[in-house]
Amino acid sequence: MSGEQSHGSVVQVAVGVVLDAAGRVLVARRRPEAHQGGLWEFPGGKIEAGEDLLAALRRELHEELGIRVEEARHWFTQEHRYPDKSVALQICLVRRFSGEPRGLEGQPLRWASVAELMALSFPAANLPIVAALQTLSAELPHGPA
Ligand SMILES: Nc1nc2c([nH]c(=O)n2[C@H]2C[C@H](O)[C@@H](COP(=O)(O)OP(=O)(O)OP(=O)(O)O)O2)c(=O)[nH]1
Repeated sequence: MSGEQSHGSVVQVAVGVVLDAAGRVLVARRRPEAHQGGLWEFPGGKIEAGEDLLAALRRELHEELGIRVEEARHWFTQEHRYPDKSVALQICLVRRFSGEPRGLEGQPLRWASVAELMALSFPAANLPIVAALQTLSAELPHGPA
């Protein structure tokens, strides 16, 4: 059993809510055999020991999507306990990046409006993120659509 799955530990995850100029959000489909496989996710991955959150975010988004994050900030933390592990999703808003996102690990990608996100299947931990995006898009005239 790996350390992350040992009883009581919480896996820290850097999660990027990547927005385009139209306020759409980038989502990727998790590979079928992964934890929460087959569901849509916001790109990101586990923070390594001793790694800074934004450094982890930049690393993961470069590895998975080939983009360079240019402006990002921590938005909020979403903790969730799955039957098999507990995660703390460190949600970051990515407002500026360079490069065109590609699914470098073979994962399907799509840009979705906040309304379109509602129709996708996400891991349970993500539902408060989708709700927060709805609130954000209602508050900000130029925020997510
Ligand atoms: N990246 C990401 N992970 C999420 C989301 N929602 C959610 O519950 N998770 C969970 C699933 C996993 O248990 C964990 C992220 O781990 P991961 O498997 O993506 O991490 P990783 O890229 O380091 O992958 P690996 O080394 O295990 O292959 O967080 C989400 O929106 N994005």
